Amino acid sequence: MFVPPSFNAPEHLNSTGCRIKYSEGKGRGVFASRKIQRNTVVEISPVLFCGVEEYENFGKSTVLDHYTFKWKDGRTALALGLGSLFNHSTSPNVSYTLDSHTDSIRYEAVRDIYPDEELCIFYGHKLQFDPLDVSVSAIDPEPEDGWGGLSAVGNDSERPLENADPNEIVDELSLPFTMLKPPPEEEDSTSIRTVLAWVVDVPEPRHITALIKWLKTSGLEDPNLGHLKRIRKQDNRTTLLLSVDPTPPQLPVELGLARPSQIPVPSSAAMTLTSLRLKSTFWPTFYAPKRKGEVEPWSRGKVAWAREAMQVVVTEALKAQSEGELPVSAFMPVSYDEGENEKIVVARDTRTSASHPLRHAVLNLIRRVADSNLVHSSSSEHGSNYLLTGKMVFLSHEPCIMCSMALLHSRVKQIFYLNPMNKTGGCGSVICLPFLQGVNHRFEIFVWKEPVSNLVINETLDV
Ligand SMILES: C[S@@+](CC[C@H](N)C(=O)[O-])C[C@H]1O[C@@H](n2cnc3c(N)ncnc32)[C@H](O)[C@@H]1O
Repeated sequence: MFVPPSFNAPEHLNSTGCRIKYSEGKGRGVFASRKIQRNTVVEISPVLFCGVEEYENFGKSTVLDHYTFKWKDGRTALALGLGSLFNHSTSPNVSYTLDSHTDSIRYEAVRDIYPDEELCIFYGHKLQFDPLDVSVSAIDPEPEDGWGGLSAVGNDSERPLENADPNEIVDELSLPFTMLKPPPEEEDSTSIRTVLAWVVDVPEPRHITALIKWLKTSGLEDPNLGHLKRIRKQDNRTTLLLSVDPTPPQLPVELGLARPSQIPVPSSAAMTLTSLRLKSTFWPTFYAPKRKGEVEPWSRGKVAWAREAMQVVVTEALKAQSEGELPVSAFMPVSYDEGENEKIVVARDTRTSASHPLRHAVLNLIRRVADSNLVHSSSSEHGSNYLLTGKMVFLSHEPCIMCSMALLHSRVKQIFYLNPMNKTGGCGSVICLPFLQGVNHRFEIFVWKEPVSNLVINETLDV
């Protein structure tokens, strides 16, 4: 991008503390003119739309392609105001949400931002330019108190080669983490793990379709029930699986159905034929003969993404420590496949500054997700605003038993942690909460094994 040497950005009339300035090597950028508190909406940019065909024919090959956002319906959107000037960072301090109700993009600080700091968003993993990024040490001189010395996650020699294919699958042994193996599959009726689910008898077959449609919009759809068939036909009775919520679902009254009842259903798919037979005596269950504990294939690109995520964790922990907190942090990145309107959320342990013993990083992270969902959506109507369903969370330390339980409640998909907590950890060290019998959700646990300096804290502390 060409930037004249005497580049002077105009002052901008933004009341939330943003101004335009030249950002070395990146062109113009958005900078904080004063301290901006986390969760501040720093900008709302109205957008101009371009239709799919129109953009393909006239927009794509122009400079516009460096500025536009893909809208949910496939159109291309150009953000007005400051929206087109946020530069990219892999550890962004601003997240954005596409708002179809107002045809605008809302930008929000994900952490406190300090005067003169650049405000950056995350563009995604497929960039059209060579990104410059602010390195950890450029923002945070490492504290010289004996434990630090960390400047980057990972061993350079193990990083993907410049021109290596990002889709190439990485051998399991070369991954920067190892997966904790869950206990062996249940093979007798006493060891089947179950959860209580709400079900209802549906005598009229035509009501099934209506109910399934209703379930989709009711907020009760739960991806954690994906291992169970929706309908059970037994002795001329058709029964529909509804939810595992603690409260009974309120069914559409016009269908005149009986009240839902609660029964135990298997908490996971069957991995052997014996297990399938046993589990299906509770409720029809899918057969998924994947070996338990098998790591799904990881591409080079995704491994690089995970390393970046761990880098954010380390950055935040270092920063927390330099500001008098414990060096403990949690990070929920945008997933590698970049779903729509995904949020980036980062949190640290604040029990020192808040003088509150429960302000652990994981709890702060979940609370932050919930607060943000409360503001931006109606999902809270069903009490689901705290959910991290399908998400991956990166942590500086193994979570304590309380935080492991919170993660379990949140329905997180996978966690990655750097430092095991041998005396207090709830995800493998003292106990492994998601592997316990009777819990209503399981998540996968990965322990980071690549050499990274320890973020040392008292090992008897819960984190
Ligand atoms: C949406 S524009 C951002 C505003 C832009 N800097 C300007 O002056 O108009 C995106 C372009 O900014 C530049 N850019 C954004 N983030 C960057 C980064 N981290 N490193 C280098 N260039 C960056 C790239 O040229 C990119 O195509």
